Amino acid sequence: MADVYFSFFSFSILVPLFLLILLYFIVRPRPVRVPIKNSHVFITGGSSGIGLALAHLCAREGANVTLLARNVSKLEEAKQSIKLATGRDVNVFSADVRDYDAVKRAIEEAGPIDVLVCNQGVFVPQELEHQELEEIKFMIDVNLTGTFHLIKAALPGMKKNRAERGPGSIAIMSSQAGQVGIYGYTAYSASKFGLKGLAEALQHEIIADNIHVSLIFPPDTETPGFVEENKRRPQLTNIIAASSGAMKADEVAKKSLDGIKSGTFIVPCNFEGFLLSVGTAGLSPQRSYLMAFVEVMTAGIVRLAGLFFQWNWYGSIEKWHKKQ
Ligand SMILES: NC(=O)C1=CN([C@@H]2O[C@H](COP(=O)(O)OP(=O)(O)OC[C@H]3O[C@@H](n4cnc5c(N)ncnc54)[C@H](OP(=O)(O)O)[C@@H]3O)[C@@H](O)[C@H]2O)C=CC1
Ligand SMILES: CCCCCCCCCCCCCCCC(=O)[C@@H](N)CO
Repeated sequence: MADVYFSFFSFSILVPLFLLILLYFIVRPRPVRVPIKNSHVFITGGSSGIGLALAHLCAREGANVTLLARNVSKLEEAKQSIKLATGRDVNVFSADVRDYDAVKRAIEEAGPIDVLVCNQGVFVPQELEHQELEEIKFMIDVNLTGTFHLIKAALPGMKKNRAERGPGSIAIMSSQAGQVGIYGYTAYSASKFGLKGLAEALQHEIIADNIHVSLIFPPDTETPGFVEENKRRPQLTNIIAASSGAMKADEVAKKSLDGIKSGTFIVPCNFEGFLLSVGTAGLSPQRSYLMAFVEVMTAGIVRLAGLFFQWNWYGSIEKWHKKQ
């Protein structure tokens, strides 16, 4: 009888405890705090939606904020609104991230960056069969290639600054559609999945420079861009994306900033996003031994939940086709 008790005790307490201690020692990269106050935060797509909300938060926390987007009047409006809300002056640059020379010029003029937020993004959902190649290329160019342009241009300045200014950050705005492929999002999901490969490899390359990568995965978020998207979103895209609750731009910005400050690599924004992050953790870096513990302990059951979601989604697709 005592044996049974002991094996129950060792299984339910000692094994997890051992695992927790093991994870505490092996998680890499090590935890870090990225300062925001007095740092230079450069946000692309900062004139609208999530980027604008994040710019407000950073300015309120005492950062020197620079915004980059194309439309000059939207940039000016953003500058005014942040000045009004926080009393802080914001620097703005008009450039298209697809134009490397223009990006480089803006970044040089803006001065060395501590926190680079690659948030610009375009999303035009449509079935691949009907979507024009031009639109597909447009999403890849802005979302993926544009992010390469930004990082390539910003990195030399960011590296130089670290010894005096402490840890720096490169944050990249992905999407939950960058964790799971979704009907209507072949090009968009591909552009966002691409960012994950970029982010994982980049973290290896710049950890020694004390620069920390965060990849942010929002669900549907109420923004001007989302209002436009909704005008042409296929019904099935709506149905499947509704598996994750919608958020407000301010809430996503708050989660993003918390993720950046803690140097978190995978940054989910809501509960479904938390499940998705555990379900797709794979070989991504993990700084938190507690999150690593949750990932190891729940891997099987979260996979099962994922299979149930796919069962549900394929059911919706089948039903939709029958109705046509
Ligand atoms: N809203 C949502 O449901 C979700 C959004 N996301 C992601 O969050 C990010 C922000 O989205 P959201 O706030 O909704 O978008 P918005 O459409 O509201 O804002 C997009 C911003 O990006 C700028 N931008 C677009 N294209 C370019 C370009 N070629 N060069 C420079 N700047 C550009 C826009 O300014 P301008 O047009 O003047 O250039 C604007 O400031 C995107 O990466 C998006 O994929 C992720 C998940 C959900
Ligand atoms: C393991 C269990 C996981 C369970 C949760 C699954 C939920 C998946 C929902 C995905 C929603 C994708 C929304 C994309 C929004 C977006 O990027 C556009 N609005 C364009 O910006």
